[in-house]
Amino acid sequence: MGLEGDGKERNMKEMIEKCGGKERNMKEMIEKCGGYAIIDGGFATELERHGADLKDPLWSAKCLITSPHLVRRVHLDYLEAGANIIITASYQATIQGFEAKGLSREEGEGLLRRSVKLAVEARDIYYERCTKDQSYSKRPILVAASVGSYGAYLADGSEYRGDYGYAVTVETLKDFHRERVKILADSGADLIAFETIPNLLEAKAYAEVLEEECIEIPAWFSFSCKDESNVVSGDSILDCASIADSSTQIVAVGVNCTAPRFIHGLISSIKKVTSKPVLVYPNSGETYIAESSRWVKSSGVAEDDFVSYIGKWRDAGASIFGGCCRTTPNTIRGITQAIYQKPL
Ligand SMILES: C[S+](C)CC[C@H](N)C(=O)O
Ligand SMILES: N[C@@H](CCS)C(=O)O
Ligand SMILES: [Zn+2]
Repeated sequence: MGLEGDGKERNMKEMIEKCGGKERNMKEMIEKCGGYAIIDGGFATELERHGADLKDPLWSAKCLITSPHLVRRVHLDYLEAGANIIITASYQATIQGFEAKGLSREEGEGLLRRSVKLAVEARDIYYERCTKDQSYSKRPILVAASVGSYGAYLADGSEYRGDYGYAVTVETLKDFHRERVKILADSGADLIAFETIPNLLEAKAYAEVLEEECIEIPAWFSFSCKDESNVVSGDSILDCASIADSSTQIVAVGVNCTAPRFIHGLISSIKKVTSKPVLVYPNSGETYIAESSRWVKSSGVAEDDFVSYIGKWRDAGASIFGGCCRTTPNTIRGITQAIYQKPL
């Protein structure tokens, strides 16, 4: 008992030390990039702009099967636009979703690994360009393995509601996510991006999986929000960000796929409960109609307007910026210029 206890304590201590290192590494990476880092933009909607048909329960993950070359190309387009962090096409890639398509478990696992491989290949190609072409300057680039929510797998827009019903518990969600997280953590990615998290329950499930599986790469938590104070389920952003703050494996926390007009207030709230770097990658402000996989104008903002918010978000305390659905490499180019070249 004593020995087992000592061992566990040692493991926990080692993990906390390692995790402390991860937080330092993320902060160092941001420092190396000049105090700010740039994420890519909407990945799936950019695939669509190039003609991909995402009307499918797998959404963008379908392209891992049908058009891996296009996935690699879109990653490269975002690197050309200035991104320091590219997010893999695994948002809606789940073993359960692939099995529902008739693929074997092994094939599903292979596709998860492929999502990371394609992003790593894009980074290699980009670095090759940096070596050959004087007009490029090499900068830090991380590959973030996307984990979309259980609601994303449901393919009915649930990630914008966060209401899974009483039958879905933290254990259900842990069982759902565990294998995918382990595979992605071991695939060559630099970090895991838990994205478009719609409720507190799922944030708790992710934090527990990270700890129980001693996941060795760092992760970020990014929530989808319905206003300036709450994630889409109605849970408070303060509670959600606090879960992220208490996990030593989380190196950044923030908001994505949320209308630009809510971002400023959300940053201020998140800053109240954590000193971890805050990331924001809002969508265009349009509304997604899941039944027809279409986007409709609500209070959508033009790309120029989107980029004009960056200075305010930086002043509010965010340090990692990008775009989500319906933003494009142009948006990211605008953010890159706003951060590094033009006075804000
Ligand atoms: C972030 S939403 C636009 C992703 C797509 C959704 N899960 C669906 O399958 O319709
Ligand atoms: N990284 C995903 C997020 C969807 S909300 C994408 O851009 O497709
Ligand atoms: Zn999105």
